[in-house]
Amino acid sequence: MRIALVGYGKMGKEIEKIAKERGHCISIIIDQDNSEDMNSTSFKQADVAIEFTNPYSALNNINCCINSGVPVVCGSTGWLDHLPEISEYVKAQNGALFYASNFSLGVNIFFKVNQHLASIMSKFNDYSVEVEEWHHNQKLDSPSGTAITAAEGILESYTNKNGWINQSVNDSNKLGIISIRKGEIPGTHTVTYDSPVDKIVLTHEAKSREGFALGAVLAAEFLAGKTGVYTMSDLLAL
Ligand SMILES: NC(=O)C1=CN([C@@H]2O[C@H](COP(=O)(O)OP(=O)(O)OC[C@H]3O[C@@H](n4cnc5c(N)ncnc54)[C@H](OP(=O)(O)O)[C@@H]3O)[C@@H](O)[C@H]2O)C=CC1
Ligand SMILES: O=C(O)C1=N[C@H](C(=O)O)C[C@H](O)C1
Repeated sequence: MRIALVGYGKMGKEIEKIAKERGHCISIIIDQDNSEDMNSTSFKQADVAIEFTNPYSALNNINCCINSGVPVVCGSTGWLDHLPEISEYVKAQNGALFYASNFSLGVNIFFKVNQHLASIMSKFNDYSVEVEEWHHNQKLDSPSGTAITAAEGILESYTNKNGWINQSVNDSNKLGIISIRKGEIPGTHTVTYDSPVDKIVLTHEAKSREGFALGAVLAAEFLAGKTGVYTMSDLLAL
């Protein structure tokens, strides 16, 4: 497949490595300083684009891909409030979008276990629940997209809570998410249920960015040639 990389930072470089190992060709690289090349013939000839930039550029980049007729896998976080409107646009244009707050297989297993655990724990009032995420200190958005997805999975069962808040809270009608930025941490997410007598902890710890990058390339292989809007539940039979 001819893959266009949009964003050539930490993730773009890791994706390039995995895509080449899987026999794909990186036909064009778009970074901050050549974003006008998304109108070029070379970009339009790509089978799929993989977009990992930042919360502020992602939406415009998805639009450019759709307008150029290129299916797009988007891993950027911090823009998902706009998913309903962009999904409508993608469908109206007969385009293709694959998005996920986290592309790693392990995190998507963690999401499933998290939902199931929350459905049990919500019946026991002695336990408080909190989400915590740890990332490298260059990360622009807080809380992480993964922590928001995990929180949404918990809130499905905690009907007495009416949303999440990005701070630690006690006995609140909000679910607290704590964000810690430190060093080079690739991404660690923890859900803790705490009672006066014990604690139950569910953690996913990424050891590198390899799992995210492999998932993004698998999503690109899945998306090429399709139209519509997809996410990890369409790719993984969990
Ligand atoms: N869904 C998932 O599984 C994962 C998602 N992410 C998310 O992916 C995003 C990128 O992460 P990461 O690679 O670590 O970030 P980096 O900051 O390392 O890389 C982002 C790259 O995008 C470039 N860029 C900025 N604006 C544009 C633009 N308009 N067009 C094209 N390129 C642009 C930046 O250039 P410059 O440096 O010049 O600004 C930089 O090279 C983040 O939102 C992060 O949260 C990260 C890991 C996994
Ligand atoms: O910015 C990162 O690095 C990561 N971002 C994603 C998120 O916001 O959840 C996924 C992963 O945790 C790494």
